Amino acid sequence: MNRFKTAIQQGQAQIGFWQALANPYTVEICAGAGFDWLLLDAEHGPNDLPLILSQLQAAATGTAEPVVRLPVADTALVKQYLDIGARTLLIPMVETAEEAAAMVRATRYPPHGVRGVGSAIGRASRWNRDSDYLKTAEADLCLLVQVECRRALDNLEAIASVEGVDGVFIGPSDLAADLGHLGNPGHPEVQEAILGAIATLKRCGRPSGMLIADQALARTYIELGASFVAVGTDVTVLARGAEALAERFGRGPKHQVASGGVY
Ligand SMILES: O=C(O)C(=O)C[C@H](O)[C@@H](O)CO
Repeated sequence: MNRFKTAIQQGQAQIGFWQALANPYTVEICAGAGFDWLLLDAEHGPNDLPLILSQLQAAATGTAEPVVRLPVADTALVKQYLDIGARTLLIPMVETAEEAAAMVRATRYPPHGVRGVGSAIGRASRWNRDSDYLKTAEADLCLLVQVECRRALDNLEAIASVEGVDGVFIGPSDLAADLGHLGNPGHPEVQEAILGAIATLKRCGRPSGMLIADQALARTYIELGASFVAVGTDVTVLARGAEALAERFGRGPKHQVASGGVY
């Protein structure tokens, strides 16, 4: 059973942590940190299929649900990531209901979809040791799509209403860029759009999520109904933590660290 999927459907806030260091060692460390989910980032992290496989194996040592973000909305990639055992997917840059529906079909076996049947040699079925996998895969699968531009916001209700879409992630950085506020997701226009999207999704009865390291904002989003919120990234924790330690001994980064990010 996919406890993460059940929890967000029931509106139980799931606290996540972003993994972009692209290695199983840090995923194994974070898998036991107590988060409800870990995002394995194959879009912006230097990841490929084998590396994500190793991170899925590392995540299995803990209790957090691994959520795999694909690099792009691609049917063949969905097949590959599902076969290696990902069961909660985040698809970036979805702009229309038609694109969302295509991703639903990519996750389902015929006759409801176009997912190729390779479970006999796949980790997802534990190499056919799970003899019911073909029957149970769809129920366990959780498909999350990203809305992160003006056009997608205009289509938000249609996207969220697609049968098989289990949640919508609002991408603050790309949304800020498309709204004309590159690098400034905290801009009032961007924040207004995020709050509006959370309200729309709540009204539609659909789970919403995002990534935000500002803890006050994260709590606000959760109070307003967001149900899967990542509250930081491994890269940021390591980079800023290392810099802060160096500065305590009179050292520190040679370059000004960019501010205004959300994580
Ligand atoms: O657009 C966004 O914001 C996201 O998609 C989330 C984060 O930016 C993530 O991409 C980390 O950079």
